[in-house]
Amino acid sequence: MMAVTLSIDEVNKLTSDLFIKIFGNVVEHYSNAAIGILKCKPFSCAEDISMAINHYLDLLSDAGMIIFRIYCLYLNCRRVFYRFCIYVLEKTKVLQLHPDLAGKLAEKGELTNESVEEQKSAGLDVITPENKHKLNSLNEEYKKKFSFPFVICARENKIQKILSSIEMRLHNEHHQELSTGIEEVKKISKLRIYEIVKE
Ligand SMILES: NC(=O)N[C@H]1NC(=O)NC1=O
Repeated sequence: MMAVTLSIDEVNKLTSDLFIKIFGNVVEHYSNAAIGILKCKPFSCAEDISMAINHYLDLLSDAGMIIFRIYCLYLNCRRVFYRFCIYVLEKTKVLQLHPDLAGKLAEKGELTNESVEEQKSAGLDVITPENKHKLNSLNEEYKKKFSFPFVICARENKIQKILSSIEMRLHNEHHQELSTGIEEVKKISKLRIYEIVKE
């Protein structure tokens, strides 16, 4: 994302190209969300943009999931179900575009600027080796179970809360985590929008 701050009037005057450049990463690596809310212009405030993003995310497909899930359970084949999620379901894709917290991309310095700041604010840049090892193995366990990474709004949490949340959420069912993960994406996106739009 381009790092700028704008008033809501300035946002409403942006060309579509610039709007997508500036808001293209309010959902991590998913500029389709910014493209999808262009039609909602003019916005009345930052909250209005955030609500449009939330609405866009809510409408993403996970259609057919329940029926397909029952079918896969009937076949006793979880793997088929998860593969289906990977290729067909857009909410799953949104979650998969998020980097692991304190993961390989962070180690290689390949996070987006927004993610760097968010992970820093949770103290993940100064994580102890023990906590890093714990978080990395919980992340792997989580991905193995759900086929998408554990997503949480890092700006609203610190390391101990992140560790206890992942441990707790690992017990959830797939549909619960899909929904919880998307709710966390909405929180992340809202804070990113508020970084751009200043009243
Ligand atoms: N995995 C995950 O939650 N990633 C993120 N969370 C956040 O606040 N920024 C991220 O990149």
